[in-house]
Amino acid sequence: MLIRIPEFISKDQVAECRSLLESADWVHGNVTAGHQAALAKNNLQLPEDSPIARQLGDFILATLGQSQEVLAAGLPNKIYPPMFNCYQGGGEFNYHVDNTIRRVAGTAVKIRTDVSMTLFLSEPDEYEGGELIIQDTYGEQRIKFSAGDLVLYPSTSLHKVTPVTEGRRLASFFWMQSLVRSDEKRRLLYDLDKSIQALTQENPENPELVRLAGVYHNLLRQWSET
Ligand SMILES: O=C(O)CCC(=O)C(=O)O
Ligand SMILES: [Fe+2]
Repeated sequence: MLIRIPEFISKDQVAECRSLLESADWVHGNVTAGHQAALAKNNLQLPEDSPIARQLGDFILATLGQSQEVLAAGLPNKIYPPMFNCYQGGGEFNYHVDNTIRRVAGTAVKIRTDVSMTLFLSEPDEYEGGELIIQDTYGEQRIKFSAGDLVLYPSTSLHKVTPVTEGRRLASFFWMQSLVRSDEKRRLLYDLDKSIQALTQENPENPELVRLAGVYHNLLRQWSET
């Protein structure tokens, strides 16, 4: 399931993030790539322990915690501290699947990547290319969203970022371990949640809502792992 959350952060917040990113020290993206991904990857990243990455990452984590849509679609258990990348001068990241298990730098915490996320920090008209292309069962999705928009997609997907031939593409990218490992099951829970919300809007007194909410929670009980 691919979910777009428009205006996950405001344009003012995008501008604040960008002014901090301007002054940051970038390094080659291969520092965090596995052997195979390193061959596919040609971009810049902020080091994971960079103070600017941590400051902006904490802000993004706080915003994620308040997003009903992220909670409903991702059912987060653990979230990897957000990282930051920059593509320019033909930089790209060819087809890959994200590493399944990632250890949070400097800790013993391991996160299984179930949901991958990109928060766009450049406007689409600021760069040429730089599309995030995600292969799913319905074919290829070409993603190039407005600055401030967030996209969530299953970490099982093959995906790539096409070469940025003009301008510069800044983004934050990170992963979550979900309470529910399977994308298919998360989708069923998401649809059920949406229907319960819509029926509640129509008539909060509808007695069937109690039973439907029970089904939601009991499915989550069957399918979740903590
Ligand atoms: O920049 C993006 O949108 C995605 C980056 C990516 O796929 C990765 O770093 O694994
Ligand atoms: Fe990736």
